[in-house]
This record gives sequence, C-alpha cells and structure tokens, in this order.
Amino acid sequence: MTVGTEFATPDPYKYQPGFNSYHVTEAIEGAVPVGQNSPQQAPFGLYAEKLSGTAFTAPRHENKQTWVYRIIPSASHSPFEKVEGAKNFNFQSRENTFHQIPNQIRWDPFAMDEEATFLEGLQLVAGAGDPRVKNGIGIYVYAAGKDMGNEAFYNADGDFLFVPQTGDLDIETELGKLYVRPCEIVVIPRGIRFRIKMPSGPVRGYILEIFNNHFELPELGPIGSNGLANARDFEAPVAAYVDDPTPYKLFGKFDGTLFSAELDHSPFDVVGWHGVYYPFKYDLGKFNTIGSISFDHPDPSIFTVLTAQSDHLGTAIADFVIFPPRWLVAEGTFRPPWYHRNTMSEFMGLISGSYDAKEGGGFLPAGASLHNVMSSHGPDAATYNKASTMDLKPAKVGEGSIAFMFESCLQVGLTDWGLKTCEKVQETYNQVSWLPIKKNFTGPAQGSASNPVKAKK
Ligand SMILES: O=C(O)Cc1cc(O)ccc1O
Ligand SMILES: [Fe+2]
Repeated sequence: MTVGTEFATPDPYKYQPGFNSYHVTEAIEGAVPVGQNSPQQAPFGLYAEKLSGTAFTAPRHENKQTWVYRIIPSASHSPFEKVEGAKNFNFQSRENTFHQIPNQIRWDPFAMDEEATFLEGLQLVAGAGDPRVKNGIGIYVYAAGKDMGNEAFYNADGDFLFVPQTGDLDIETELGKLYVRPCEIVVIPRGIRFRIKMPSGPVRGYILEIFNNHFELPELGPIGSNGLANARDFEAPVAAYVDDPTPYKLFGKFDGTLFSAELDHSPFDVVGWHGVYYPFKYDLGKFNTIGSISFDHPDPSIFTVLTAQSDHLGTAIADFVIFPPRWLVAEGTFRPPWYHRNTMSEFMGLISGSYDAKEGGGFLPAGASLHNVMSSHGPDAATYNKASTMDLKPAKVGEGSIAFMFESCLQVGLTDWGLKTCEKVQETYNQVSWLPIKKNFTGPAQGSASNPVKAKK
C-alpha cells in the first residue's frame, strides 16, 4: 500500500507542515522583527504590513492574520479600473443572473483552452449567494495553456480551493511558492496575490470559492484524534521574494467584477512573514479513508477533507468531499450510494478513473454533475443491477480513481456559460440514468385474494 500520491514531476519547493499552524518564515534571516510586529523601522528597510483574514476581534480559535515584511507596501499601485470586454470573464457580478433548475445536470468533460492564461480561462459554472454580504459560493472550471507573465490576481470576494484535473500549477504567491499537481489541492485565501505558471503544459481543473469564513478540518467526534485529512499533511509555503522593478498588472475580483491596476514592481516582494493566514496545499493520496466494516452505506460526510461552515453549526456553506480508492466490505448491503434527495446541493467532478455510482458511463474525468437541493438521484440502472446481485466479497473500488463533491447548504444556480455556452450539458442524463430502472415489486397485486385492498384510481 502506498500513502500519498506518487507524482511524475518532483516538487521544487519547500514547505512548512500543519493545518492552521502558526508559521514564521524568512527568506533572509532576520527579516521578521524579534519581539514586536511593527518596529519604528523594520529589518533591512522592509515595510511591515498586516493581512487580516478575519475581523480583528474574531475569537482566538478563529482569528487568522499574517504580518508580512515587504520591499514596497501593497498599496503602491495605480487606481483600479474596471476591465471591460475581457476574454471569458463571467464572474458572479450583479449583472449575472443564475438559472435555477431542479433537473439533474451532467456535463461532458470541459474543454481545454491552450490560448488562455489562468485568468482568461476561468469560467463560473454555478454559484449561490452574494459576495457583498459574504454569504455564498462560486463553482468554476479553469482551462489554460499560457503563463500569466507579469500579471497577478487577488480575489476580494472569497477563498479559492483549486482541484487540478490536468497539468501542474506552479503558483507564486505573496507568501511563497506552491507546486500543485492533479490529486493535490491548494487553497488561496481571500486577498492573497498570486500568479500561475504551467510547467507541465496546458491545465484544467475545478475551483470552489467560498464567500463565508474559511476552510477548516471537519470535527472527528468518536473517530478520535487522527483520521481523514490529518493536520500534519497540509503544507504552507516558505517566504520567497523577488526584488524586481518590472511593471506588473494586478487584477482584482471585487463583487464578481474584474478590476486592474498597474504596479512598477513585483507584488511578490515579501521577504518574511508570520501568522496563520496563508495559502496551503494537500495531497489527497494522504487522506485516511474510513468506512463501514459491518453493514450499510454511511453518509459521505466521512469523506470530508475540508469544510467551510455557515453560521449554523454543522451545516456547511461548502464541504469538499472526496471518493478515493477504498475497500468495501459491508455485508448484506447494497454497497453503492443509496437513492436519495438531499437538502444540500451536490456538485461532483472526477479527477481520474470512474465513480462507483455510475456504472452506466457518462460521468467522465474533467466532467461534472449537479444534483441540486432535493433533486432525486443515486445509482444509475446499470449500477443497481450489478450491485444488487453481486457476490459480496471484500472489493476494492475506485482503484486509480478519484471523484469529489462540493456539497453546499445553498441552492445552486447555473450561469449562462455553465448551462449553454460551454456546450457540455448532457441532454439525456436523467433519461439514460434512471428511466431504465425496472419495477421489481413482488408484493401481491392489489385487489388479489391476499391483498384485497383495491387501488384507488
Ligand atoms: O450522490 C452522490 O453520488 C454523492 C454521494 C455519495 C454517497 O456515498 C452518499 C451520498 C451521496 O450524495
Ligand atoms: Fe448524492
């Protein structure tokens, strides 16, 4: 058995381990002042700057902030101007209305776009809520083939959780560098400036954006003090800076609208930092999967990697859930997911392989599905037929596969791009999956001798 994903490309960067850990990191020894945050003059002529990810007054266990020591303050840029008519941008702005549809939706694999930079190839597929009141989510796909060059981006609306499906992301952030491959995820919290290069060729993947709070590890309850995604396996970057007078264009997403400003230097000029507000990555291959070792199919919450809570304890604005390779041993049990309707909405994607509830095909790597609030779904006919008659020996499912779900308490709407422009929606998803399911009922016919109650017409 291997733990962690084996990658073809070695990771060129160093990291600091831990989830929500307090980190201190210096690219030049002594860049972070000793004993105080804001001395009259910071070391090496650096500027001290605070980056707040929660209200100043947030309780200690929630409080997230970082002090950065940088060459030029981040405020040194030209005024922001709205970007008009840019390629592809269809963010969650006031002008964008969603299509609210109760039907089950499934998409063929989203297209690659080798001509686009990450920002040009970022498409909002679905979303809910409003960034202005910090309540809601965005679900994106990205497809790109060009490095961002001297362009950087920050998102004022929320945190981004990237799920790469094709190609490696080399991400330069203010707080250091992260190299992220398919089967790894990366979170870039609100406000942190970054740019993306793609050293292994064109990239494609999914992004979950949350307007509320931040991602946390789920509670473990009776599981105990270890299991699922372990804190030690999350990795934060170490400080890395460039002292570079090349002009940069800084893009900002603010209320779903894209703005840009000019800088006369690199925004990646932080020489040292300390705090708990930083980007981080995680290898999904390190997830410690837990499941039923007696009978019945458990709720998928046992597969939660990260959760972003709403203000209602236990109800997530968005959970990030994975379905990794695992053993199924439950006895006397229909092992795939049950048929169900859920008060939460379920957006699913596939990084590689196949998914055990869709033996009939059609849910493909780089594709997706959406089962909205109370939209009925579950195994397709082929899956039911197989799983209801199979010999229940212990079996490994999902070998070489990894599916995931963004599960939200919010009803999710589709953008024009997600419903039409992408041209990937499968018109017959519902018909091919569930209409072929046969009636197996073996009870006595109504009105017969053993069941004299007549059916009311
Ligand atoms: O619908 C799905 O495929 C996702 C899912 C998986 C599971 O094991 C139980 C419930 C659920 O919604
Ligand atoms: Fe489901």
